[in-house]
Amino acid sequence: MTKTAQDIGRVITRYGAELILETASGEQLRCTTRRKLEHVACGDYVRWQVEPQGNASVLAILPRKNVLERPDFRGKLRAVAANIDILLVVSSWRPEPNWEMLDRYLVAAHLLPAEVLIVFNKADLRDRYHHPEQEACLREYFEIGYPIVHTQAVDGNGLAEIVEAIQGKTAIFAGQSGVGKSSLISQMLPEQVIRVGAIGETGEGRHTTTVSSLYQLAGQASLIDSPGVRDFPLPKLTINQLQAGYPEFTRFAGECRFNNCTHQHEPSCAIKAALAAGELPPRRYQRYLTLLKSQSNN
Ligand SMILES: Nc1nc2c(ncn2[C@@H]2O[C@H](COP(=O)(O)OP(=O)(O)OP(=O)(O)O)[C@@H](O)[C@H]2O)c(=O)[nH]1
Ligand SMILES: [Zn+2]
Repeated sequence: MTKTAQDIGRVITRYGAELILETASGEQLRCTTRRKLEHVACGDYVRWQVEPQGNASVLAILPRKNVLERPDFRGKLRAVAANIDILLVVSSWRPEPNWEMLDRYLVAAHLLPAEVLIVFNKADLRDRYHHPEQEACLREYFEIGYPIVHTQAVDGNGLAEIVEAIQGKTAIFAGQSGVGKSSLISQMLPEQVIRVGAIGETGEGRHTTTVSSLYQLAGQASLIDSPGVRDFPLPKLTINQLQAGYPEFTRFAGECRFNNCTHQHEPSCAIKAALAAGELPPRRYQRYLTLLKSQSNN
């Protein structure tokens, strides 16, 4: 390649102003960004070139299919990853499932838009820690039609189902800290995790993911490990955006008296009627109300 030739690469990870790219030929390359590209994210496709000084630099971000964002500690939206086909929302039996957070991830997935797979990890702890209320919450997602897999990262149980679901796609693992996202990825890609760990230079242990990183699964899929979170707040959404995250409502679309019905206390609400008739999952609806209220407060 000549010094000015430009090429396309994909961002594997980012440390401040420095990026690791995967080039079109599959090599990993350390790259700098120009200041105006500060929003470049893991999963972005970029145009890059070798500068006359010999260093590689990113020139432009190619148009994105979508970008998953979340607010930082100041409330400013930050890109977690870009160009996502499927969101793997990971929960576990310990730490306890956070159903409200799972619902918020599902709303985010519908907005991206991206497919969803609900992953319940630490299946080995289910008998010890589950209780009927939690099983009922989980069953509601199944009844709505969300795909769910139960995994055990320690012995690889259930991983084949994830691999099948993500064939040919870019998948992102998201969820609470400590549910086992990195462990699942290590099981799927033992060699690569060790190699990327060596590139990290952050001095952090492998089990505290601080930046999003992309891994290739034998050329069949791309996996993104994103930092675990204590919470996943949603930005301010319109009522339509919020309700789009509740596919169980769509069968009643247009049946409420008011077409902007929030399904709270409006008269002749088809959702409330369906709930009273036992045709909708009540726990999801209660959490929908909580989310709606939190939206009006922010
Ligand atoms: N019992 C059991 N423990 C598991 C399983 N998978 C992961 N763990 C343990 O759970 C802990 C957290 O795992 P991680 O893979 O670091 O979790 P993470 O979701 O990547 O956490 P962050 O990097 O903070 O987001 C570790 O001690 C793992 O050994 C599992 O299937 N069963
Ligand atoms: Zn309604």
